[in-house]
Amino acid sequence: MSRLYGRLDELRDHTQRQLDGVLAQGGGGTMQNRSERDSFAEMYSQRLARLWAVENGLCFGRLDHADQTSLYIGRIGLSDDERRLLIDWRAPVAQPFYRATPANPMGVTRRRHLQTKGRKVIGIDDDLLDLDSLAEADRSTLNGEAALLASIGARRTGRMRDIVATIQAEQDRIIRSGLDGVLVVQGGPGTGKTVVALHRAAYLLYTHRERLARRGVLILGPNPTFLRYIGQVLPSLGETDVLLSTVGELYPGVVATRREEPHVAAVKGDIRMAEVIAAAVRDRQRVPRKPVRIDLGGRTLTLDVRTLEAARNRAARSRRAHNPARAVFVRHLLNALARQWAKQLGKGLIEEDELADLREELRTEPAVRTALNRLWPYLTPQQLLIGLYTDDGRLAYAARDLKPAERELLRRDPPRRGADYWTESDVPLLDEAAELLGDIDEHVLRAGAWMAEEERAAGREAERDEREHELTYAREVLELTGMADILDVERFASRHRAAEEYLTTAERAAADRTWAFGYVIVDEAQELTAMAWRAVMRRCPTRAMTIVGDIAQSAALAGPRSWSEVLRPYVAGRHREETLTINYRTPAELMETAASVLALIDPALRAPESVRESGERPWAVRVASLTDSLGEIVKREVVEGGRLAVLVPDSLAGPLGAAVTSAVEGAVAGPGPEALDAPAAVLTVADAKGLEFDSVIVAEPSRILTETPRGASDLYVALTRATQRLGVVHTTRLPTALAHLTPEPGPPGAPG
Ligand SMILES: Nc1ncnc2c1ncn2[C@@H]1O[C@H](COP(=O)(O)OP(=O)(O)OP(=O)(O)O)[C@@H](O)[C@H]1O
Repeated sequence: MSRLYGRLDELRDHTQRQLDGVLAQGGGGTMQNRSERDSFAEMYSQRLARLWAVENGLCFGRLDHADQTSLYIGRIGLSDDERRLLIDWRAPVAQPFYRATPANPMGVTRRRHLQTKGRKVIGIDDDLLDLDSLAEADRSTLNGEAALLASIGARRTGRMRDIVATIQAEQDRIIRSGLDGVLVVQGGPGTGKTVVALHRAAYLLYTHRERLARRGVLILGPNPTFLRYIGQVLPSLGETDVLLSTVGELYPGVVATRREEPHVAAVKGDIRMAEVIAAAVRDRQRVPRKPVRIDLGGRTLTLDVRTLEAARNRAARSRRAHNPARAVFVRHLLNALARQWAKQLGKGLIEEDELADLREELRTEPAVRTALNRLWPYLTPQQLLIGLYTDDGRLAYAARDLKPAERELLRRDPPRRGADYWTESDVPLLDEAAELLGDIDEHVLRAGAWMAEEERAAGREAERDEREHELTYAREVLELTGMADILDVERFASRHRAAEEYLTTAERAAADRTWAFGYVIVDEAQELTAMAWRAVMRRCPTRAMTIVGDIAQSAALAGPRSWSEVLRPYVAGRHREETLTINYRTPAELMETAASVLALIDPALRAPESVRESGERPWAVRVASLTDSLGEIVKREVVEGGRLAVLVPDSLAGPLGAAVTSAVEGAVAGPGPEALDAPAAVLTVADAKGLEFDSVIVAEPSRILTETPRGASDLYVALTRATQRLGVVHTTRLPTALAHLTPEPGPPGAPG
């Protein structure tokens, strides 16, 4: 161990010296000198960050082979002048560490798991794989799961940890599956879908670094709290350049913070919205059925219907998006107007350059500009959507294939200054609109005349948020990589924004709506709507993707019934599917309860098998009033230690959040960064998606079950978040699926 850490220290010192050398050269020289220096500085600091990230658990395993050779397995590869000291867990020769079994030992006689604390080995756990060479006494030590059980039984910290030391064979197969094509990983709760997807990203970046470093990797998760929860896994594996995002964050410049009502989200997510958006754009290209007169102060020019239609048809035939096609439309009309004007001036046949002069004169004429803007306006996606939501006429035209009640659900008031307007389900629609509208000329953008003041204010606000976000990110990276003392947060953040070439691939990708990623991973993929899938697929034209999720956990109203149904429009029949079957999170006693709720979703579904028992049965307590009693119950449970979540129906989130936070010190209500660090957090099921806690209390399960059309899925998700203990607190009768729970003596006043 000391040789490995000695080598690590040497490499760090060396890289630090290289970085210092580059930084000492200062900012002078030609553009090219500077740019080269910046790329070296970037490269050395990334390498340094990687070397710091592997400090803990640098080496976690050893393989002893039948030919008496041994290999040490760790987070990175290390060699000195003479030999390989440590093998990166992702290298092909490390594979037997995860896959060898007594039946197929892959040349390995012993697999050793090393538990370390700091730089010391504190425990060893051996798998003997060569049955023939085992003495009878040794055979009883076949406890390959000791390291695994120690890891999954450990208290949770509020952040997901990497599992390099204990990846299981079925997971390893998925992690190392080839890069190309769409891989779907279906698995019940706690089967490691998320953690496997993250290790897959690290594996692919290691194996295909060239290709992926250039185009980047995108990981999509269900909400910002979840992204924070998983945010440390890749850096701890030495990979920092991956973009983690929610669907709501996919559209640069839009902060989608408003919550959406489920029925509205269902309409906005429906595939029919693609046609609604397309029709909304066409609506803005319709020409009037009456001639348009343009008054030029004493002189009147007229655009008749035939000319207008001809201009529109020519623009449509150009096959350009709406904004770029405007140039074609405008040129046609300006020509017509110029000719008409020449005629009025008494000129017969005129030369092209004379016509061009007239055209230019007309172009700057305010009355002409106003008329043209009205006929074919420049539009941002935001303007198009606001125009659609707020105008009954436009809605009736574009959404004529929707039912009147569905149209009504789309109806909104115009944005008010300072109030959040966009929701996560608007983002795929904005993206769809952006595709159809195309870019607006830079000089028009600068003129800014067409842009509403509200929008510019929103833009400035988004910029401020972005800056905040950058600082937090920089702080986290520096703390995590142990570089906080070396680089200043502001400087680190500004280095990333000062110029294009300073940006990492992930940062450049985040700022560019049309970026095509080299690889995309979608987590909790059952939550994506049809419109969201379109936006995601646009970002991955090569379809090199991993999609992980659990159809049974879908909360969406029109959630998918199968992965084939989801993927048919994009890779009809050409995806590969893997299933994870073992639950590493939830003990068997809790899973039994969850399984009866799973049967409500579909009796044919099987819950994954738990890898362990906790010895603690889930309990239930009936109380007269949740707001009066929940605080006390949570307080008692918090004493048990670990992190606790109280999962509540949406409709009770306010009062129960208040009840618990006032009774329990340090408790927080609602999602957000604090929810992961607090001893107790009150969350709705949607906010707890993908997360896990040592202990979970589910409040009023019958309401969770009936409150939404996919209530059974919500309750199933809620019951499968705990790693140790589960309790249910209720005022009304328990749903039949939970009727078997062990009653607990309730607090005073409980009806029993
Ligand atoms: N091989 C492993 N070694 C150690 N821990 C593991 C292993 N596989 C999974 N785990 C742990 O099991 C827990 C569940 O994993 P994860 O969150 O990835 O599951 P999931 O399938 O995404 O669950 P859900 O669908 O409920 O969100 C995590 O704490 C994870 O670290």
